[in-house]
Amino acid sequence: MSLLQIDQLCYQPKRPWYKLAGDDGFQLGPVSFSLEKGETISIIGENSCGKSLLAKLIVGAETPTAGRILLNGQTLENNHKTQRASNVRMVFRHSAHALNPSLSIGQMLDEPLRLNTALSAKGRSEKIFKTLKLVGLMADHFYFYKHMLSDGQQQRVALARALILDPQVIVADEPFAALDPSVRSQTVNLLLKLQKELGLAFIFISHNLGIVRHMSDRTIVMHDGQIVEMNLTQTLFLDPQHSASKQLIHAHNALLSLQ
Ligand SMILES: Nc1ncnc2c1ncn2[C@@H]1O[C@H](COP(=O)(O)OP(=O)(O)OP(=O)(O)O)[C@@H](O)[C@H]1O
Repeated sequence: MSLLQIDQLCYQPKRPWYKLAGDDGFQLGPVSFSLEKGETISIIGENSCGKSLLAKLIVGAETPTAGRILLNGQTLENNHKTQRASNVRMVFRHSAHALNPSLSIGQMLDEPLRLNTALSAKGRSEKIFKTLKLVGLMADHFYFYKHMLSDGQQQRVALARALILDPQVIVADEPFAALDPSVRSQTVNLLLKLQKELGLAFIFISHNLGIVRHMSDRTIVMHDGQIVEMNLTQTLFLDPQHSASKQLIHAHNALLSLQ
């Protein structure tokens, strides 16, 4: 049984009143794939092909019009927010920017624990200190505020927020886009280390095909709301089949040859 199974997932945005009849606009799906424990799947594709929308459907931030998502064989219902919030967590493109500047890091990490667990105040503090250590921060950072941290440390806090409920799946939408190259490679290595230690599975969305190739076991190519190719990452990069995959990978190779 797969850890996560995406089964015929579809999303059709509601048509605004001013759109003409017959103009169906963007539609996502049907999309199906499965993710195994400890696996990393990357999703690549041109702008506006539906990658972020698919991520939002998987974490429950949007409701699909059809299809289902199963975690360990159990359907994730949209009305069971707690179950999904704990097991499938998201790191956004600008997660670090979204950290609340008026809360200390400890208060920020306490929030998901208060909302989703029955832990006592002492139990929550212990969990926060453990998670800070896990992402390479110090116990003292509990008392820090966002403005006292570097970009890389802020990204670690965003990661700690995603990890604090012991999820099985992390969905990361361009988590490195806002980071400079040295912080980016530190964060990539941290994610790989955490995956090994915790057996986490990742769904990773990125335009950075170098990182995709480095991090992922399998890669999905999306085009116009559909999955057009899915393969082992190394196979896909060596021998892309669909025209959309060829375009992305040839552009990546051309960029590499210039460096
Ligand atoms: N919540 C939503 N409701 C309706 N339509 C949406 C929603 N989110 C995204 N869309 C539409 O879905 C399409 C795909 O957008 P999405 O953000 O998923 O693309 P993307 O592949 O992540 O692009 P990029 O790489 O540029 O971030 C766009 O036409 C967008 O307007």
